[in-house]
Amino acid sequence: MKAGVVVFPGSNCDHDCYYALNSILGINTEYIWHKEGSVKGFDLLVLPGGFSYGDYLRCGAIAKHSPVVDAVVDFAEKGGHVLGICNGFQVLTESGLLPGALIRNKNLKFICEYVSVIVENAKTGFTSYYNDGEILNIPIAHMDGNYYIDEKGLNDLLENEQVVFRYCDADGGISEEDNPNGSVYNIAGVINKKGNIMGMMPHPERCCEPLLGGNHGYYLFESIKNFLKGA
Ligand SMILES: NC(=O)CC[C@H](N)C(=O)O
Repeated sequence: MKAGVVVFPGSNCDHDCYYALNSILGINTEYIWHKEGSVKGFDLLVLPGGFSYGDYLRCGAIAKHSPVVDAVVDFAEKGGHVLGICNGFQVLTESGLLPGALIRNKNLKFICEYVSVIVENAKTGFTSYYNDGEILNIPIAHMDGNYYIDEKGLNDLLENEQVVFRYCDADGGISEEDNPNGSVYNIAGVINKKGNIMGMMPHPERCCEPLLGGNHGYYLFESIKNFLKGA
């Protein structure tokens, strides 16, 4: 199995993702510069967090036009596995690979803190090492993490079990108070219908080992590694 971490000008979690995949999980991993037109040979693509193109226009809106994104779309449409974290999630919604949009946090501020999220769907290839209803302690760091989707879109997500993570309190209770950025339905992460493209605002790569302050993110990468182990 080979993983690729896509690097845009302004990515800043690319090294963290590389470290998590390569050094902690032992997955053969390479960086993929945004000018690459091909992602041949990779089994997993990770679009990391950061500020691609300075977040000008809208987060992810310029990155969407990078040559590599055409290759990512092609890879994903053929069933390849893609994980977008934070700015990566923003790129995936801007590219139309995931439904919804990430808009400005409700308090109009950058939020950098640990939050609790509940696992809504542990049956995906990205989350199988968790249990449904498990509560994760995981960092967020964003300005535009307020997930918006209209009512019909939300119903589709719910019908197809595409909501993967929701913001909650430490006991799994869900209310507006525990919604750090104002996301519809407290959504912190979604997956596409086919189950091969996932986006999430929290940063699993920043909590992959106790030395980093927690390891709840480790199991996400372990899930993917196990899911793609034959690749
Ligand atoms: N950590 C990140 O990826 C930041 C995402 C994005 N640039 C924002 O501030 O919303």
